[in-house]
Amino acid sequence: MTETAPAPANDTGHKMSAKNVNVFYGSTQAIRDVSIDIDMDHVTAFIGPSGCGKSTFLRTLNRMNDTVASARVEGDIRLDGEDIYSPSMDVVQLRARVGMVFQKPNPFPKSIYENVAYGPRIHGLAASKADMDGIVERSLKRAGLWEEVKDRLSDSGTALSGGQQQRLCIARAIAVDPEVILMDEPCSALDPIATAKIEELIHELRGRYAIVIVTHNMQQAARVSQRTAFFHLGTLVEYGVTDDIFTNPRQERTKDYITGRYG
Ligand SMILES: Nc1ncnc2c1ncn2[C@@H]1O[C@H](COP(=O)(O)OP(=O)(O)OP(=O)(O)O)[C@@H](O)[C@H]1O
Repeated sequence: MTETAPAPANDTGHKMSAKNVNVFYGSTQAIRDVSIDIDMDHVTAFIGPSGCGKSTFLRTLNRMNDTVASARVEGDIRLDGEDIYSPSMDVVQLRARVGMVFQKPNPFPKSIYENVAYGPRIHGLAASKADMDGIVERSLKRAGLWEEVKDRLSDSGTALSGGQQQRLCIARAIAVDPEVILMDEPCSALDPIATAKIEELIHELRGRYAIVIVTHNMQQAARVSQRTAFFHLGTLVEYGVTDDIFTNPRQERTKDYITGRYG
């Protein structure tokens, strides 16, 4: 099937829609008037030079910036049409629906089992021990980690290798049944083999969730994503089908970046 260009932000039917988003840290503006749509069954990559605002914008999508005292977000961000910055939005629930995987794997200092079971327990997703066992197994399977850990679920999550820890963090995000998974440079602390496994996993997860990945690595963006958004100096310069962005960028700044002229 031929990919079509993303529709404008005011169209309905998108998993997430951000419109005219500005983000400030104190009086410094980090994001300027960004509008973008995020769709199911797609991996969307955010690329751009260091400091351009990729992570800041990513964190607006599940209100992670709420945890930064100086951060202020303006604009409209919707999940299935619902304003995620509305006072009635339950932020704990939002972060389960829009899960996040960080740059540095950050398992809890608990067992592998508990790392995955923690979220479902908080959200009351399992009625019995058997239910919970099922959720843990399914999540670890989806994260491609089950075969490696099924005989040692009570070992500490922090004793796993870096790549396994990152897949454990993905299992933890999956366990609460998210709709969107945000990944902030999930491979930057991993070696090439562990990176390849995560990329393969992203490919497999794509059909189930909307995935947004921040990456410094343009080859990675080209390999894993169907849509690419290029950020520069806090603005969204260009957003489109990944192949188009990499082979036929419309903006000079995008072209300069992908050809390595800066960044
Ligand atoms: N907690 C913070 N307090 C103040 N300023 C911040 C904070 N986090 C980020 N910034 C600033 O906001 C701008 C965007 O940073 P951000 O981390 O979002 O960029 P990025 O594109 O993800 O960069 P990198 O690729 O280096 O991670 C930068 O100027 C940065 O210094």
